[in-house]
Amino acid sequence: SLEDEEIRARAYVKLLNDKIALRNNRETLAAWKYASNITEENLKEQLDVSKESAKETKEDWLETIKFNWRSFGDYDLRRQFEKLSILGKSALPEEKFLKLEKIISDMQTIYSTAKICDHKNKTKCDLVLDPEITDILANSRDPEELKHVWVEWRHKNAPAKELFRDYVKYANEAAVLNNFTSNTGFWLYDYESPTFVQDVESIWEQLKPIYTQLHAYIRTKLRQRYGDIVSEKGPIPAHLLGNMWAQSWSNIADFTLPHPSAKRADITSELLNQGYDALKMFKTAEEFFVSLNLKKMTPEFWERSILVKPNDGRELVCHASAWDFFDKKDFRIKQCTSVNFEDFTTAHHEMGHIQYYLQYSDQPVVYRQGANDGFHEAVGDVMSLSVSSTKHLKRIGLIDANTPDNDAVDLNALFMIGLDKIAFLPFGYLMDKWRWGIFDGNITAEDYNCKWWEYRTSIQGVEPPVDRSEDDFDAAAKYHIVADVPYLRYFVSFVIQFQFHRAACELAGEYDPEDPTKPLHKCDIYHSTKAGESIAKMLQMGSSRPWPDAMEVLTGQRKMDASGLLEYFRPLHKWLEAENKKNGAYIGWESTQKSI
Ligand SMILES: C=C(C[SeH])C(=O)N1CCC[C@H]1C(=O)O
Ligand SMILES: [Zn+2]
Repeated sequence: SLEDEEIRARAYVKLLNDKIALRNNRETLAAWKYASNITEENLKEQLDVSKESAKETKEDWLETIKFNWRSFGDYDLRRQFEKLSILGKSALPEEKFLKLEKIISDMQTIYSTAKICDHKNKTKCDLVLDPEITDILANSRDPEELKHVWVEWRHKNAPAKELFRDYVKYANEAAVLNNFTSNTGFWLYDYESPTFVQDVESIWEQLKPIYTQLHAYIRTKLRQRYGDIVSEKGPIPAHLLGNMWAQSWSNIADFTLPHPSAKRADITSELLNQGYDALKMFKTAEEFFVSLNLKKMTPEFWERSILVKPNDGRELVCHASAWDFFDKKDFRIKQCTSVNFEDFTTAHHEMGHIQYYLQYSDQPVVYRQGANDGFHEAVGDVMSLSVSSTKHLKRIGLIDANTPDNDAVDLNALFMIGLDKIAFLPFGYLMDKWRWGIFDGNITAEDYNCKWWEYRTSIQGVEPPVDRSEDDFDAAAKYHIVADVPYLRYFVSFVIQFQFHRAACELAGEYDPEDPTKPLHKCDIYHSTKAGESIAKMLQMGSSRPWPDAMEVLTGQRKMDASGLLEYFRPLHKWLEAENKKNGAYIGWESTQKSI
């Protein structure tokens, strides 16, 4: 009978989850070994382990789908079987599966080992992205040097184009074997909403005004600094924004602040002056989580993480990442940490992933995921929103407690956060809009680069510093494109993290919509065990319920919406509108004059 089958199914799925945990552990150990030491041998070993894992996964899947799980009465049992009935890449025949795995590894290796020559010293050709090239983009104010590293970095990553074409082919084949129309459907599946793309698009429409105001103001400041290489009404040249992908602009805060005279101490120099190293940055981050009565890191975390770029000459993937080894003890971060505020923020971001892993570690493996992928990216950033507040930086001594706290200082601080959070939004949106277009067949390989720049100019309002052609493949300059990592998660995170922050701040008594002395952007939830308790409850659920149920636990809301972000930046939005009006700044941008 169905009852008997459900009883059998419950026992089956318990054993299967434990089996999957062991398999995931083996796979993750092999993946870690390769990502932290890129050698032929480690690649071979990783491919062998994932081949074996795919084989076993498919065998288990054949057993799983024999159950009549769609008719089960028990919601939780049905949900577990639904998730276990999605085979993923393992649906591919072994030889194609291995080809796809190798293509992704090879693209990632090109990116992680790419080196360029120094603009000022043509014989020095060992500059890598992290830290040298990143530091040049952040600190150089020489447009020729910035153009050089921008162009050279893309030149070194263009060879990924042929690999990417095959990646699209095999990824789509795998998706179709999972009964999706294309890889787009497979990537969107866990958002459990047929209108998710429309919801994202309508949120972007609500956020466009504040982005366009910030864009207009920054273009004005860049014209003052760099002159006519920045047009008055066109897109902003992408190499001048302090970041290789123009996705976060906080590195050009020093000459764009609303009140330059009220400039606060540079946090990066404070970190250096106070003798911070990578370990102390992560210990400080951990202390913030523990202050909310969230979990501390495990002994294995401190023993096995890589928090500083190894200097033994090995090649490794430096892009920051957090790892779950599915044994409830072994959790790691791999980050080539520099002592600066950007990496201090990233340390909190990565530790947010570890905190989520810890909180849901008692869930069956099938539920050890974010409620949706945006939740996983939001956890650490919620902490960073408090840590970045002037109040908190004074509490931990990174800003001198005696420095005055006036409106000018306050607006500068809000502006700094806006250069990260507002500037990011169109980039977070267009990254997968471009890939969905490719997976769905609307963008063909002949148009990869011109479509990329069509979206970058029309949606983000940035343009290349030099002409581009289809010999270029500029999307490959970004890690997630070559590493098969979806990106919508970050757009979702940058929206919902303000809903989470607002709820946490209310619980902490730090924000009151009726009390102008407690605006959202001044909130610091440090030591609020009340806020921590609700956050923990949401995180413990993992993906055991649809994400609106998880969001409701912390915020009382069931919908993703822009109200939290707009509330947080309201004072800045008002100031930008007034400032742009005063400057007679052109709002928005005309099409680029560059040939793309
Ligand atoms: C820090 C990580 C690892 Se999950 C990251 O990739 N992030 C964090 C913010 C956006 C995105 C990026 O760097 O592009
Ligand atoms: Zn992340």
